[in-house]
Amino acid sequence: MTDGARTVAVTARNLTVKYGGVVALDNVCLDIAEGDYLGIIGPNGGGKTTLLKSILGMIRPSEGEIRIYGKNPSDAGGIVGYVPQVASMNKTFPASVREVVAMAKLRPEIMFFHKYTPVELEAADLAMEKAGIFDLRNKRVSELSGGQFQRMLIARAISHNPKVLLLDEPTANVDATSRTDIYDLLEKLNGSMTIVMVTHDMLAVSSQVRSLACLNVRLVYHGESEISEDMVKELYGCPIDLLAHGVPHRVLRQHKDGE
Ligand SMILES: Nc1ncnc2c1ncn2[C@@H]1O[C@H](COP(=O)(O)OP(=O)(O)OP(=O)(O)O)[C@@H](O)[C@H]1O
Repeated sequence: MTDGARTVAVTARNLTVKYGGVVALDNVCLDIAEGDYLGIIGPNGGGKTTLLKSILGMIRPSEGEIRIYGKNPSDAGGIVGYVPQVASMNKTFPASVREVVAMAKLRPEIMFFHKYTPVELEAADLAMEKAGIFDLRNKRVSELSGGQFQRMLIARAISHNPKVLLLDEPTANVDATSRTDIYDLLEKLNGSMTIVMVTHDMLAVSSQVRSLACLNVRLVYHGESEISEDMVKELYGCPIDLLAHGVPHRVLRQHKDGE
């Protein structure tokens, strides 16, 4: 899909998602350009994970639609890679790093009995090399640090060479060094794939992403990653939660003398 001169990787049109009586997303319209590195911020419960799951086709919209390169999410499986929130993962999973990365495309019911083909193992090895964890391939998952675990999840998500990589809080609960490693890795990956990252890490917003979306059930802002003070006023509905924690000041441009 193209929009003028640029190719659009993901489109959300009038996307509304409800869980029973809870409206998680309300009439969201969003175009994510190919090659973008989009940060999604917003208060807890603002619908960030729901948007990722909608792009993945894990959740069906109540109204509106999502398109990935013009396709329905259900037909775009190979195009999208997903790094879920670590909180939703079982870290005591009885497998090696290599097996977890290789099992990316297997159905859950066969993964324990599957004999990996050389092609599958080669793809896993390549993904682990890209993610900088090849040396860890024979370790048990339970032995990994928080940062290593995240890079394993990224390796798993990129093992089929997706065009779009979705990440849900990839630096939650990792130390500062691992966070830097993960951002370096994502910057490299952005050379060949569109990245969409949900984050509460405002440092990432100011230094890593190319553009920013602010979600508080509605899409309150989508544009440059540097938010001006005027925008903050306009964004009141979203950053009010962040403002309460004093965070958006870090996304604001530094004041020059006399300003
Ligand atoms: N499976 C579900 N069933 C019912 N309600 C849900 C479900 N998943 C999410 N919700 C509700 O939908 C809303 C949006 O949740 P979502 O997880 O998308 O927000 P979020 O912005 O990712 O939040 P956080 O920053 O806390 O991870 C919340 O009110 C949440 O309680």
